[in-house]
Amino acid sequence: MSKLFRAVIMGPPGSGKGTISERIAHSFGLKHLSSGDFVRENIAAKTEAGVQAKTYIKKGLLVPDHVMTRLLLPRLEEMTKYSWLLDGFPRTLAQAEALNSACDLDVAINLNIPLETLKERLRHRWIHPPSGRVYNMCFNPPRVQGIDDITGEPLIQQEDDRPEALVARLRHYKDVAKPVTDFYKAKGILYTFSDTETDRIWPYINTLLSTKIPTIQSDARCASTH
Ligand SMILES: Nc1ncnc2c1ncn2[C@@H]1O[C@H](COP(=O)(O)OP(=O)(O)OP(=O)(O)O)[C@@H](O)[C@H]1O
Ligand SMILES: Nc1nc2c(ncn2[C@H]2C[C@H](O)[C@@H](COP(=O)(O)OP(=O)(O)O)O2)c(=O)[nH]1
Repeated sequence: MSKLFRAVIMGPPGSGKGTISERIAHSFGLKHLSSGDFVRENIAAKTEAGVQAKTYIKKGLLVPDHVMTRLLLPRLEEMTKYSWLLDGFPRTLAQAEALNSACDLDVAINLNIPLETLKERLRHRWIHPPSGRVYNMCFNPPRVQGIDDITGEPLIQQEDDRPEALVARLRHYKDVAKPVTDFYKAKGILYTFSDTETDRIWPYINTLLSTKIPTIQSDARCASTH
């Protein structure tokens, strides 16, 4: 059996995690797992964790670690047969440590994008909640304004993309992300990409993963023939 590939992608809100994760999932056939989608599913289903999470999101805060890990780790256990890319988790050192106890990661992608770029992007971000599809009215607009391309359903602006919530989110991100990137740096799996444009970052990520993913799979094939 070929060895599975496990990666996380980190970066502040608006840094392009969702956009780049979709490209990675498409190009390399990995499952794209989004912590934000898991949280929204739980809010919509009014689970206990979802109801708790909603009160924090409204204030532009992170959901507490114990609520997030309770939501997420069981979902990862359902994915043991698949290669995946986890987007939006971990965001704190406690989450990184919980994930580390559950599985070994191959790569941690870190997006480093200037603050002004983030603010501008999020002002224009609209999403289709049932699928998690993300649009930007300038960068990748829907074919019809306000309407999802695939289903024809309406798009919405997320509560936590509104300016009041945004500044608090960005401040909080800076404080909590550094220990997480330090954790992955110490493990030798951190790859940081800095630019204002996703299209300029993407070729470097593509090259990185092209070297990592075939290596893992061919190593595993060798191992299984002996
Ligand atoms: N790993 C996490 N730890 C704590 N809270 C989380 C985590 N993942 C998601 N959340 C909560 O769910 C909300 C929505 O998550 P999601 O990742 O979609 O949105 P986001 O914060 O807009 O991220 P981004 O814009 O970086 O994609 C977050 O703002 C946060 O409150
Ligand atoms: N103008 C511009 N907009 C971009 C670029 N890359 C992504 N975007 C858009 C898509 C979204 O509307 C918004 C945030 O991107 P996202 O992929 O949702 O980021 P993230 O919050 O998951 O990290 O910015 C980019 O390179 N340029």
